[in-house]
Amino acid sequence: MAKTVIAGNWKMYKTQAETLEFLKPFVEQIAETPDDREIVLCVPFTDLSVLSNALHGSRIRIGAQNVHWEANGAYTGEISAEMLTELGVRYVVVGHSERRQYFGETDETVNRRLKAAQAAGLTPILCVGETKQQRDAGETQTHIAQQLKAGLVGVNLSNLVIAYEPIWAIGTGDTCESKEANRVIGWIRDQLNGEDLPIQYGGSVKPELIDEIMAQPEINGVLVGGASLDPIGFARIVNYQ
Ligand SMILES: O=C(CO)COP(=O)(O)O
Repeated sequence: MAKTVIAGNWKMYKTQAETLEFLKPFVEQIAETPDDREIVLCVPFTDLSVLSNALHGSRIRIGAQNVHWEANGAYTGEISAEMLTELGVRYVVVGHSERRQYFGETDETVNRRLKAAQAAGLTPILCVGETKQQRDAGETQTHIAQQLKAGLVGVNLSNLVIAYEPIWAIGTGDTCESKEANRVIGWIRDQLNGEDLPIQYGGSVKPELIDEIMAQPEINGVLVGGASLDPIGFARIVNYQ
C-alpha cells in the first residue's frame, strides 16, 4: 500500500510571524495522529527556515513550492535543490497548475525540475489535472496522459508523489466528486504500470469532506490549498477518520 501523504500548499500566504502562530495550535492538534500518515507543509521560501528551526525533531515534513534544475547560475528568482535541502526540506511541489498557467511552466521544465529534485534527495509532488474546458470536451485522460508521458521521462517513480488536481476544482469550492477523483486516480496508477506511489487528490479539499475523500481506495492523500492555512481545520484534515 502506498504511503499516505497529507500536504498543505500555502501558496503565497503567511509571513514568518503568521507561520509561527499557525504552528503552536497545529502541533497540539496532531499529537495523536497515527504515525503512518506523512504530514507535509509546503510553504513560501521565506518560511522554510522558520519551520526548519521550529520543527527540529518533529514528524512534520517541510516542503517547498518550486525548485530549479541547475545547481546554481544566473536564474533570477529561482532556487536550487541544495538551497532547499540545506534547510531540511524533504518535499517540493512541481508543476502546479498556477505555475503552468502564470509562469510559463511546461511539461519539459517540469521534467527537469523533477529530475533535479530527485537527484538532490527531495521527493517531488508532481501536479497534474485538466481544465474545465478539457473535462467538458472529454479530454481529461488524454491531457493527463500527456502531462505524465512528457513530465516523467527519466523520473524515478519510487521517490515521487503525484497530485491529481483538476484545475476547475482549485480555489473554487467546486470539489471533484470523491468517486470521480478515485476513478481518475486509479486510471493514473494504471498509466504508471500499477507502481505503488502515493497519488493525492487536490482541489477545494475541506475538513467536512475529508473523511469521504480518504475512504476512497485509490486516494492516498490530499494536497490542500486554502484549508491548510487554518491550523484547526488542517489538523482535522490530517486527523481524518
Ligand atoms: O491548488 C491546490 C493545492 O495545491 C488546491 O487549492 P485549494 O485547496 O485552495 O482549492
